[in-house]
Amino acid sequence: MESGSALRLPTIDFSSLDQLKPETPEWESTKMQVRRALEEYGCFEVVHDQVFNCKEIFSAMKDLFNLPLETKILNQSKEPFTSHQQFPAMPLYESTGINDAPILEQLKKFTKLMWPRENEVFSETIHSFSKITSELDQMIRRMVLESFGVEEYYNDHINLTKYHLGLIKYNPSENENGDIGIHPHTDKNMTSILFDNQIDGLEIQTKFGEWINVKISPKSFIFLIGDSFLAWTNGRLQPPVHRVTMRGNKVRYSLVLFSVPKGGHLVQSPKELVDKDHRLLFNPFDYQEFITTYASSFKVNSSTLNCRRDLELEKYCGVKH
Ligand SMILES: O=C(O)CCC(=O)C(=O)O
Ligand SMILES: [Fe+2]
Repeated sequence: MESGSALRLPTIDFSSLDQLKPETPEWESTKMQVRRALEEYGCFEVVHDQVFNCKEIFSAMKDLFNLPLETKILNQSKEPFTSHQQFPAMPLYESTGINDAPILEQLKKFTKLMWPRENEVFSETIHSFSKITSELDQMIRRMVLESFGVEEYYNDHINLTKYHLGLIKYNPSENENGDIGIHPHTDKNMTSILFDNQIDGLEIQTKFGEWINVKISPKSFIFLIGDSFLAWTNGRLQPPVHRVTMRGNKVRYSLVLFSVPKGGHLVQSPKELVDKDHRLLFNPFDYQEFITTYASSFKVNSSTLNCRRDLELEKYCGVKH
C-alpha cells in the first residue's frame, strides 16, 4: 500500500467565516481558490475557526460504538448506506448514520433510539458539529455555483439535497504494512465534509494516481465532492478517489456530513453548463433510485471489492456520444 507522504492537499482559509460575505474581495479570492482546488483535486482542506468540543465529540462516538450490537442495529433506514453497517470485506470498519442530523429533533430521535433514557451531551455535540459543517457546505456550494456563473440555481441546488451524518469507527490494524479500512471509492452523493480524531488513515488519490496521506487538524475539515456534483457540473469537477488504510494500534473515528440528493427530484446539469464544447455527460437521474441500484450490486460485489473508480454513475445514466 504505497502512498506519497510528501504531497499535500490544497488548504483554503475559512477562518473569520462571519466576515466572509458575498461580493467582498475575500469572498472573491476564496471562491477562486475553491474552484481551482476542486478542478485539480476534487477536494481541499478547509481551515476554520469554528468552536466545537472535539473531545466531547469523540468521547460521544466512543460511547456510541461501545453500545451492545443489538442496540446499534436498531438504527435501520430504507435508504442504502445509512443504517448501522459492517461489511465482511472491510472487517475494521463499522458505521452508523443519522438522517437530517442538522435538525435537532431528528438527531434526538436517533439519540433516543440508542439511549432510551436520553443522552443530552451526545445530541448537543453532534448537532453543533452538523450545523457548523452544513453551513460551511452551503457557503462552499454557493462559491462553486458563482464561479461557474450559475448562482441563480443556488436555492434549487441546496433544496435538491438533504444531509446525512455518517459516524465511522475503524479498529486498529494488526498488520504493520497497513490494512484496508475502507476500499478506494468516490462518494456518490453531492458533497462531503469529513473530520477525524487525528488518527491518520484517510488517503486521497490525485488525478496522476499518487496517494496523499491526509492529516486533519482539530481546526480543519476535508471538503470533497461526489459523483452527483460531477454530473451537476457536467464534468467540470472530478470527485477524488479515496480510501482509508489503518496502521498502528489506535482506533480511528471519523464523521462525514454528506449532502445527498433527495428522492423524487432530478440531479440535472443547468443548461448554461451544456454546450458544444461541453456535451451533456449524464442524463438527469433520481439519486435515490440510482443509489438503490448501486447498493444491490455493492452487496453482491463487496466481498471482492477492489475498485479504483467504479464508474457506476456513468453506467447508470451516462450519455454515450
Ligand atoms: O473515514 C474516512 O476518513 C472516509 C470515509 C469515507 O470515505 C466515506 O464514508 O465515504
Ligand atoms: Fe468516501
